[in-house]
Amino acid sequence: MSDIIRPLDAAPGTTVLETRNLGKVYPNGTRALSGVSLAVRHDDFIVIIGSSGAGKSTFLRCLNRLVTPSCGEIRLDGEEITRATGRELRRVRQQVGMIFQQFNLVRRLTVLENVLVGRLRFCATPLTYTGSLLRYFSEAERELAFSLLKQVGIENLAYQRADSLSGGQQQRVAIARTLAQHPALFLADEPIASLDPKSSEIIMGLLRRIHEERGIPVVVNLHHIDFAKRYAKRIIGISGGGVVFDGPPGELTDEIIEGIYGPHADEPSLAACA
Ligand SMILES: Nc1ncnc2c1ncn2[C@@H]1O[C@H](COP(=O)(O)OP(=O)(O)OP(=O)(O)O)[C@@H](O)[C@H]1O
Repeated sequence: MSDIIRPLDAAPGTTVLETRNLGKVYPNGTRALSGVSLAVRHDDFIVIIGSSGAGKSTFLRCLNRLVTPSCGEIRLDGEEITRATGRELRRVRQQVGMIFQQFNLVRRLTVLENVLVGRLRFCATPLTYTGSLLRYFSEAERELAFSLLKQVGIENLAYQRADSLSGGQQQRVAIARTLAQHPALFLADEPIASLDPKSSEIIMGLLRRIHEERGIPVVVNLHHIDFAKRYAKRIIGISGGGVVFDGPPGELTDEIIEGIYGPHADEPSLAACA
């Protein structure tokens, strides 16, 4: 493991992030979340399951404030971040890293430059030059980016353009970029939804390894129950914008799964935040 990135000092059971009565009503009146109270602990590897429209993405996006909740509270390391703005919001986004189904890389940049994008928050020089990004970073930072690429197994692709890579390779770049920002919490929104089975195993294995080796708590949204059962330490079932299951994979019975994915379970309501 790199000397530059160290796991947090927190004890395993410590709460990293907590939501209290979290609710989200979108401007069109769709209530996507209601009354979600959860604690993410330092030793958590959580997989959130639920059918389409259940509120999984909205919940994850509230945690790093890509979505602003309509009501309730979010605390990161004990500090309220529910309505953080400006510098405080940038700090939240640095501490709560996230990868997405569509990878969100800068397509025309190289793999190495994409990883260094994760370091931009730490870069003292304002970006004014449109040439190679490499010149903005110290030797130590470039070495860090290389070591992260090595850890995700694609250091040989460092100088290729991001858009020349397969989906699975692009997701590995996204993971390395997120690690470069030193997150205290790692979120993944449907990270394997666009990938073939083999790449999906690689990505889920990597996330689990990052959790084990770096001590970073991970929260993943997934549609695949089999992956959830195999990789999660804790599964959260969301239905209709609320938590309907929270427990270890061994407690996720067929009956509970049916309740989470039931025929009418996820119909969103049009209502005010209550
Ligand atoms: N920007 C938005 N504006 C209005 N409604 C939205 C918006 N984003 C999501 N919704 C609605 O909020 C509800 C929850 O959506 P969300 O994307 O959080 O669910 P999900 O469980 O992640 O679904 P999926 O697995 O399909 O991504 C859905 O009814 C969705 O249509």
